Amino acid sequence: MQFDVMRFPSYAYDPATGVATFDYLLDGAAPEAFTETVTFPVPEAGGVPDAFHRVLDLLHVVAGVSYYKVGAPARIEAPKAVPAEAKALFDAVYSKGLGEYAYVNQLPYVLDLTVGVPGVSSPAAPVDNAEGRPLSAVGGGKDSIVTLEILRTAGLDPVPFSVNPNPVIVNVNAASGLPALAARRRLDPRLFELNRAGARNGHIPVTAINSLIAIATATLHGLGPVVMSNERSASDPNLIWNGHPINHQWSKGVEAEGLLRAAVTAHAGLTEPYFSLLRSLSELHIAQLFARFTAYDDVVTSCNKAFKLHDPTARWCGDCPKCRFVALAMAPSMPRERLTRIFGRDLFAEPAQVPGYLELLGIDAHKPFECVGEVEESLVALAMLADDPQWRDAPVVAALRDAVPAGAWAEASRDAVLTPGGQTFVPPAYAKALSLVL
Ligand SMILES: CC(=O)N[C@H]1[C@@H](OP(=O)(O)OP(=O)(O)OC[C@H]2O[C@@H](n3ccc(=O)[nH]c3=O)[C@H](O)[C@@H]2O)O[C@H](CO)[C@@H](O)[C@@H]1O[C@H](C)C(=O)N[C@@H](C)C(=O)N[C@@H](CCC(=O)O)C(=O)O
Ligand SMILES: Nc1ncnc2c1ncn2[C@@H]1O[C@H](COP(=O)(O)OP(=O)(O)OP(=O)(O)O)[C@@H](O)[C@H]1O
Repeated sequence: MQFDVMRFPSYAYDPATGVATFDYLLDGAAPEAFTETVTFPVPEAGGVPDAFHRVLDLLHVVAGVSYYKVGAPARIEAPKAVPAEAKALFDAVYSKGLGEYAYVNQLPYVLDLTVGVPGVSSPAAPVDNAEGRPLSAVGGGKDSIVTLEILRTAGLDPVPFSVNPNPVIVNVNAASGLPALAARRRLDPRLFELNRAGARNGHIPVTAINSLIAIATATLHGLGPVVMSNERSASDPNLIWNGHPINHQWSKGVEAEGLLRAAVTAHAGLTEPYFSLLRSLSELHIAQLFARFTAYDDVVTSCNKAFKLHDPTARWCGDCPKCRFVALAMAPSMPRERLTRIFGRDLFAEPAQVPGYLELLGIDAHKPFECVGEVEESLVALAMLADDPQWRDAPVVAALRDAVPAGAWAEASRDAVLTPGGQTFVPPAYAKALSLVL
């Protein structure tokens, strides 16, 4: 399928129902049109702030990546003039955010895409939202549970929020006991028809989309900043291709966080729109914090297969890079029986898991295109298990300990992995809340 240009004909929002519809057009000799629907939770009172519409302006363009990937035209024409910061976000989402897609489909020009805008507008007037209750994005996994509990412990009164909460997320919210908000997102079914017919497909920067839906919801409900749980290692690329870093988790990374914050502040005026509370922490460190909260053991699920739109698993599949990584990250902080209960099986008793763990340890191939931590984190976790009497004789731990080359151990520093660091956008009141648990 060949298209000349991606366009964004219009969008609409109905305040009575909370339904927003976003139109997309892949234009060319045989054009394809799509409509995505997002249903926002309708507040009991109050009007629709101008900032909400402005966040939808950004969401309209960013959510277009799902449809762009069908045809990958060389031109993308955004519908409205926006400040330079918003254009910078659009450019990055369509190039870096689609980096894995470009690599898998061998489309190097996608890495240099820019989004045409009809003009550059002035920044919006400031809207001070910094003191409002935080909207805490909940994905059902360990990270957002840790954030929710840190915010709650510090008395910051978080409102849990999810896009398309599935049974995992519903159960996590129930375990938290906090009343939650939810938005529903419906992709155009035409996309799935085209996929079945063999259209181009691949990964998209879904966190950027969920984040803008969260910010729009916070704005609509008069809440404060959106608090994410994106970790330090999300900024780490999987590989370098044609001189560009390719990162499966690009829109969870710190660069995307900075671009998204700047775009929302410039275009919608929000003074404190969005940040990740856990940005300075490694996955291994977050897993250690998670081990302190036992109330979620029967519901927490980080396996991506549980979040598929079609035929999701109920909880952990027990046989994917993410299950393997999270089990490895949690194991040093908990008794073997507890880990086995969380996963429904003892992964470290299964020799068939060894090849997958070798990938995570950087011994085979590149870091998988999955939400997994750095090789160094896996090595440090393995070293901790190899030192621990309850773990060291587990068949998988023993096999991996023997397989890791001597030089690799030397490069893995426990201190480096477990010491918070790197750039963050966490405001002072929230940094204080985090410091209480570190
Ligand atoms: C659940 C999952 O991992 N899905 C990835 C998988 O897609 P699959 O076909 O197996 O299942 P579905 O997710 O149900 O998708 C069906 C089709 O719909 C397309 N699609 C989905 C959501 C969307 O927003 N836009 C879409 O166009 C999708 O492409 C399918 O054709 O493989 C896909 C190809 O690699 C991935 O793109 C799917 O990833 C989802 C978008 C997803 O939600 N993934 C997150 C669990 C995820 O990967 N998160 C990353 C962060 C990525 C980021 O930068 O934001 C992470 O946690 O590391
Ligand atoms: N459906 C969703 N609705 C709202 N936010 C989400 C959703 N899915 C993921 N997120 C948020 O996006 C970010 C990245 O998701 P990710 O899946 O890495 O986190 P998680 O589910 O908390 O933890 P884990 O890494 O253990 O899976 C997190 O801040 C998470 O809260």
